[in-house]
Amino acid sequence: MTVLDDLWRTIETRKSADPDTSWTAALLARGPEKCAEKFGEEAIEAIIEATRGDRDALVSEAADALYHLLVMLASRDVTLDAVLAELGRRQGLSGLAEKAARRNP
Ligand SMILES: N=c1c2ncn([C@@H]3O[C@H](COP(=O)(O)OP(=O)(O)OP(=O)(O)O)[C@@H](O)[C@H]3O)c2ncn1[C@@H]1O[C@H](COP(=O)(O)O)[C@@H](O)[C@H]1O
Repeated sequence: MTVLDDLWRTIETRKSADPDTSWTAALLARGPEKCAEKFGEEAIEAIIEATRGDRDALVSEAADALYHLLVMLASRDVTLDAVLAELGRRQGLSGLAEKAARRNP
């Protein structure tokens, strides 16, 4: 089990958790729009650190952004598996494109 899978499972359990005892449950209870807004804020903070070039700050902000991306997906009942399947499909497409390019340079 990867860290991301583990985090996803935790977030899913928070859909039915008490918002008073869980930050994730409290955020989910505020609705998909709030979850999307938080992801936007964290993504921008990661962009700022990437621009500044502070490696440790970027690692921290990237972790915040990934967590809030998963919460946003959960808020709309889109699973991590669905996103990974889409990435896998694109890898397949990219392989096909490379093969086609080799055949028709
Ligand atoms: N990875 C995270 C994680 N990253 C960031 N955060 C929280 O995200 C919040 C973001 O901070 P901000 O300052 O932007 O938010 P805020 O100002 O408090 O809130 P707003 O007023 O802006 O809405 C912080 O309170 C962090 O604790 C996270 N909270 C939880 N997790 C993971 O989720 C799991 C479950 O957490 P709980 O649901 O809290 O049990 C944890 O074990 C962690 O693995």
